[in-house]
Amino acid sequence: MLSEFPDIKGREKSGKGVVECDTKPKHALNIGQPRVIMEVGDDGVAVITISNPPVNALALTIFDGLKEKYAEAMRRDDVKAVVLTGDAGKFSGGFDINVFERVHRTGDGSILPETSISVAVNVIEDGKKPTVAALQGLALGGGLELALAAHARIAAPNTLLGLPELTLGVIPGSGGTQRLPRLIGLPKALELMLFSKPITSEEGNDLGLVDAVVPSDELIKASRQWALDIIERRKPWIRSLHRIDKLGSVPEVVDIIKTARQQAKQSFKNVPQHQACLDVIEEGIIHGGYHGILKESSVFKDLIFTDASKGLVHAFFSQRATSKVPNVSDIGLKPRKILKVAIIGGGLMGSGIATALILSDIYVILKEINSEYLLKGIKAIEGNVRGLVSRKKLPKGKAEKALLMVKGTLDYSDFKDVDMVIEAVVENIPLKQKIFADIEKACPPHCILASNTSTIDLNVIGEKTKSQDRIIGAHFFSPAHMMPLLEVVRTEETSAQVILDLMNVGKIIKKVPVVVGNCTGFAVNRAFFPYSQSAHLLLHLGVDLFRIDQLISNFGLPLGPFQLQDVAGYGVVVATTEIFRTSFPDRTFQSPLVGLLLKNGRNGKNNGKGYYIFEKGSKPKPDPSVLPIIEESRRTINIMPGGKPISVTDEEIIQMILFPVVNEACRVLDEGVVVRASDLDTASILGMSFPSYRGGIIFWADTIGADIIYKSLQKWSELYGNFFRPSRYLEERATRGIPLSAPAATSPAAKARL
Ligand SMILES: C[C@H](O)CC(=O)SCCNC(=O)CCNC(=O)[C@H](O)C(C)(C)COP(=O)(O)OP(=O)(O)OC[C@H]1O[C@@H](n2cnc3c(N)ncnc32)[C@H](O)[C@@H]1OP(=O)(O)O
Repeated sequence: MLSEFPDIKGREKSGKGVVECDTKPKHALNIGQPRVIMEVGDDGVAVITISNPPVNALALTIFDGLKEKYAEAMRRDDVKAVVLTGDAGKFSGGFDINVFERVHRTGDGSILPETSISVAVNVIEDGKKPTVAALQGLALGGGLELALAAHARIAAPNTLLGLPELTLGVIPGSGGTQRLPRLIGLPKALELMLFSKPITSEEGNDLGLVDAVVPSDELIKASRQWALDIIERRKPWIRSLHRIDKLGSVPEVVDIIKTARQQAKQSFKNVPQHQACLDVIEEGIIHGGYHGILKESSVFKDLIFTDASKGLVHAFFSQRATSKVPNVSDIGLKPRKILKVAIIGGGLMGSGIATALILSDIYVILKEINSEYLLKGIKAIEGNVRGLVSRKKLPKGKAEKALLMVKGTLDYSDFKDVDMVIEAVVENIPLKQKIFADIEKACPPHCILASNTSTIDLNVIGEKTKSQDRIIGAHFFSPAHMMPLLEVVRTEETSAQVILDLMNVGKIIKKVPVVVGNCTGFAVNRAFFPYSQSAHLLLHLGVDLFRIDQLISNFGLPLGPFQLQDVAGYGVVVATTEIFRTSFPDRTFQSPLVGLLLKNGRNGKNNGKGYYIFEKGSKPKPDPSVLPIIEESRRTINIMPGGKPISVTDEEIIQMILFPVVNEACRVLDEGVVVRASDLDTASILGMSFPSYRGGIIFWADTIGADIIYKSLQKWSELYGNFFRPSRYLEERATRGIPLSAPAATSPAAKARL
């Protein structure tokens, strides 16, 4: 029988040189599999390298490999010290998150290794020979925690250092909660952990996390020398867990933690990991680092079973899965270089898209119809860029460089060498058709012809061209330079190369591209169009609007449906309602309310008056003077049963708002608008700010169960009408007991679309 760990003795060279510990069974041995390598030099330093492409994640077998290599290094007389590093320019992206996923799927926590004591403390920190961590590329999560247990850290420039575990619903589990405060002080450590904020090695050096920053090509040499200096007592042999000099007094600590608890309560609702992290840090500072480590370990193992961790880990993998698109990303195509992009229309969307492009070094030609609009567009871009500088999100030098990359124009003469055009004009079909016919003539034959339409059928937009294979939707979300989602909308004719190119541009400009099919509203707006409609329906059934918004905000969406309408502006609300009413007349709820609000001189945030009052410098306040207008609207359509407000619980309100969204999302899945259900999860999180700790709209729905959602919608459709009628997909899944996320036996409509 093959043992999990091949006996390495037979393959080791007895003297110096490379010794590999393959952490795979022999029959599976090949490059690219997790392994730990050890090389012992003439200087007596053993360089132990973690190798697990692409980010050197700490797979279970890596820990075994580390223990084995360390045991050997400690045993060998020719090894005086260790340098711990990672392969291919990266230290480590942390513990292997696939293991979390496996724990969630199986419910078996026993597969989680105990690494905090057995590796970080016993093997590295308390090892009888010193370790220097040589950091480059990135050292995140468990990766950084191994480095914190080392006796010194040397880093290459711009190495990313961080403990992002809280974004996965857990806390650092290999001593990070204890060692980081001891190395850089409590306030800064809290900032890094609670906000999962990475820092660079240069900042780490200033803070005392990193002992020296050296050029990449000198990293190993400098780390070896540092390790020898520790042996020769020219440098201190520091065990971070034993340090207390940066912690401050107990009353100070208690005070800082108390303030952090209050802030975390405000900033991170509905999730347990932030408070748990503070508990663990406090324990270690008050009762000693080793106590802290024991508590950290047990809290970590509890947190992994929380709904928040399940949702966040799902969100992590869902986001990464979006780049895998059958017949696009898996057919050997390479993305072409997109160096220059023309944008037509310098309004809110056009200027936002231009901003995103120039910030990533892509030249932009901005076209407008007259110099006044052009100037306005350029000024909007400048405003976006300078806004980022003033919020300290962009260095001034980079901002000035970016602004040199945009050029304004009033005609198509500058379009002759562009690689892509993104049309971002108003939603007007004849206008868009004319523009597409013009750009087909003005641009080179390889040029991608994209539209930022949020609703119009791309086949209609491209009807007057012969370039259907180059036509694609590039649906950005507002503000386009900030929102992370890019819907890449393909038609049946769009070529795989063009889809791949746009996905690649999306990644370059730091968006998450999600490939979707062509339909009214595409994935996000389509699935979420019932969001505000159900709110209006409830309002007209007698439910208080501010109660609805408050409950939805408590659920975790940043803006309740009414406040969202205020922020979007009523013009947008009227236009989109009309588009959805035309496409889906059987399930669109319409009331006179928005018309009445407009008549009353309200236009939401645009003029400071909507359901809320918007005043500069303060949070929007509910406006009681809107209530008589609501009463008028209620009287007009008169749908309250028996003329009395319905009685609903808080939970029912949330369900009556969100189950119709799930229902429409089911239709999106049924029609094959997205490649996989989890793409809709990613799109809902990034496009609608659906709480990531709930995993996305479909993941959340599956935690409730198709059956419950189906029965509730069925009941409400009998009571309140067709708006709630369950979709075929939902009914089928509920009846057959299949999760909504399970891959569909693709319907003919879906096959045709994707
Ligand atoms: C005990 C400990 O305290 C617990 C922990 O350490 S928990 C883990 C903490 N670490 C993290 O949260 C880091 C998570 N990873 C990231 O943030 C980013 O992947 C990164 C910054 C490392 C790299 O980003 P980027 O270069 O854009 O590559 P990205 O596409 O995200 O990842 C590349 C691949 O590595 C995988 N990957 C990244 N980090 C991973 C990890 N920690 N475990 C397993 N796989 C990981 C991704 O799933 C992806 O796989 P795929 O190609 O099959 O889709």
